[in-house]
Amino acid sequence: MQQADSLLNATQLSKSFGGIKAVNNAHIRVDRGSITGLIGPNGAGKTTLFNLLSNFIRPDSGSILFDNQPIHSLPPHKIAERGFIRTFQVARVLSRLSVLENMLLATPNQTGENFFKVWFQQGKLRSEERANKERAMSILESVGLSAKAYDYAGALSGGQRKLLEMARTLMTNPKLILLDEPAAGVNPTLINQICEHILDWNQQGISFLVIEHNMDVIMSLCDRVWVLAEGTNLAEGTPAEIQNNNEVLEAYLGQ
Ligand SMILES: Nc1ncnc2c1ncn2[C@@H]1O[C@H](COP(=O)(O)OP(=O)(O)OP(=O)(O)O)[C@@H](O)[C@H]1O
Repeated sequence: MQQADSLLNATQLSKSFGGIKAVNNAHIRVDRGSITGLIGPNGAGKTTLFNLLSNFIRPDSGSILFDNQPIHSLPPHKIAERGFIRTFQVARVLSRLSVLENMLLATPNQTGENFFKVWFQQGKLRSEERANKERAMSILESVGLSAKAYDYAGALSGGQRKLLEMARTLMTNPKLILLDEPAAGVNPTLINQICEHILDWNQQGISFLVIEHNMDVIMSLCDRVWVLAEGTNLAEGTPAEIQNNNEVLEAYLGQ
């Protein structure tokens, strides 16, 4: 059988906090073009694994390849420049900025970041700003947030903030987005919309790794599902295989 083309491949990852082995020799793979799920009981190490993959915390050991290149020595913003970006369990939006400003902050390699370029390339700067704003508005339109573009992000509901955080990742031209519990604390109607957006972005070529406790979301979105328990790999398979795996069931019942 032909080997699947892996976009993210992490092996032998470990991280301890004092005496707690939060992630213990774990591995995970995200195939290019897939929506991959990461599940496990509370405290299984899912968020720690996400933090390791995106280099928000350094592993004690292990290796991470993204697009066949090692990334474990790169800071998160350099990883984002390569097309690998994440969201957080509690959406991190800047409440005192407008929804549109939140979107524009994510634009990579802006001429305006460089003092000299601002002085000498004013025309380029203006057309770049115009293009970025158009792009941001078009993404906001596609997720139903354009009417709120000039509202403070802090005025959005919890679910809308999650949607804004996801929409913002698109400004970075991502190849892979890690979503940390996109459905947590979100009303059912918005959960359905978020799932449709994820499927739509996946159709456009973006791969996803999703942590989620809502099994309906995992089962409806994912091609493959990885299960962690007590920091180590417990199972990996299709959603149907995982649903019928007794060890997985026991890990959840035993929590
Ligand atoms: N910064 C930290 N300091 C100490 N212990 C931590 C830290 N972060 C995580 N842990 C511990 O590591 C273990 C794994 O936690 P983690 O948050 O990664 O699990 P999780 O699977 O994401 O859980 P949940 O589904 O409840 O969010 C837990 O025992 C947790 O208490």
